[in-house]
Amino acid sequence: MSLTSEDLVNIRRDLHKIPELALKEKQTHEYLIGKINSFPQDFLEIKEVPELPTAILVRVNGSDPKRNIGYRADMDALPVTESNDLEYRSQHPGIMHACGHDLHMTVALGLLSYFSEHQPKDNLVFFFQPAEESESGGRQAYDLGIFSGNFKIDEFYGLHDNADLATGIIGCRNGTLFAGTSEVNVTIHGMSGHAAYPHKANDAVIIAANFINQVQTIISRSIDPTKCGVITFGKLEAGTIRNVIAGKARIEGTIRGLTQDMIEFIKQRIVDVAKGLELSFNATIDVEFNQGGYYPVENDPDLTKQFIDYMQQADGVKFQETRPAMTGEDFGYLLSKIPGTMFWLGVASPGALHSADFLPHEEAIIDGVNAIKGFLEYRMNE
Ligand SMILES: CC(=O)N[C@@H](CCC[C@H](N)C(=O)O)C(=O)O
Repeated sequence: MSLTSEDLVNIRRDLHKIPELALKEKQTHEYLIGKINSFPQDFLEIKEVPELPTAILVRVNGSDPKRNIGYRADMDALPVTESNDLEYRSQHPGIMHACGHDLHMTVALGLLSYFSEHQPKDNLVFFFQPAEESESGGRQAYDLGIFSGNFKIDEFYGLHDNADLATGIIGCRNGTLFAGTSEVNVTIHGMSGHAAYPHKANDAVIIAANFINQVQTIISRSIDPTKCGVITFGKLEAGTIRNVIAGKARIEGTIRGLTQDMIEFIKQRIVDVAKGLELSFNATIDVEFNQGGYYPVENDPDLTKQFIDYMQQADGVKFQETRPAMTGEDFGYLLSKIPGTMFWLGVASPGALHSADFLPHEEAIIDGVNAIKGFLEYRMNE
């Protein structure tokens, strides 16, 4: 029998207890394989990927296939210490499913369980993807050529949970859904020295402070206010003790734009600011960018129109058109290669995505499974 709503909640809680960082999703992989093996196997074919060992592909053979429809769920968690006092809280210290990938995987298992018992018309390919938060697992998978042969995908769908949407709402838009992002790493080389003799040192903390302030003026002074750009530095490290001037500082951040042009513009301005500060502080500043697969998420016009049309009229589905978001997703890379649609599932969390108190409403899981199942069946009859 297909997984019930209660089964799905239990699965999500099991996965919530074992969060793992990008490319280390070993326990998660084992758990998923165990569940997938417990479904009827008549229509299923599982493919493991030695080069990306935590990834899983599962094909459901269709009865009269016209196409292979892909569905992707990401698997990794974040280095966040959970603050929720839950019976099923994270058992891995300092790591948490703070972006809801536990719920994404559960929805995918719900769909897979259903279609393992109700043979679809088209072939379905489920992709359990490692490393969405960093390391571009989607891009790695595509570039390894894993979507080939029986696992070729003609159109791709995937969801992200949304803390601000009411529970169970499906949100989507045609065009750009998510921003493109690039990681930025900055290393400042000054000169360390005694706290009492600043004139004999070159204080990397002061240079870092200037760098961060000046870079934020790119957003406020260099970008057309009607366009969108974000620069966030989430990590700053410098020094060892209060009375030694730091000779080195390291800043790690992320930049975001709704177009690739905007990302390129912000990158160039960051390099300009670094060059200016090198001159004014007589220091060396190394700047590295890494965009990986985090391209803007561009929904395919035709498929997304069909998706939205379906969700707007389907019984029991609550749909809301959403604005573009500045979150990033390496599903953007996959959609740059294969047409498809990314969409939101509302989970009404009191805490934001990526925060220690992120707490999605689990009723969203069954709502998501039912809405997507309905859409896939409708799409297969097109
Ligand atoms: C949905 C979500 O939160 N995704 C992440 C993707 C991170 C991309 C990359 N590692 C970066 O930090 O730029 C996000 O932070 O938006």
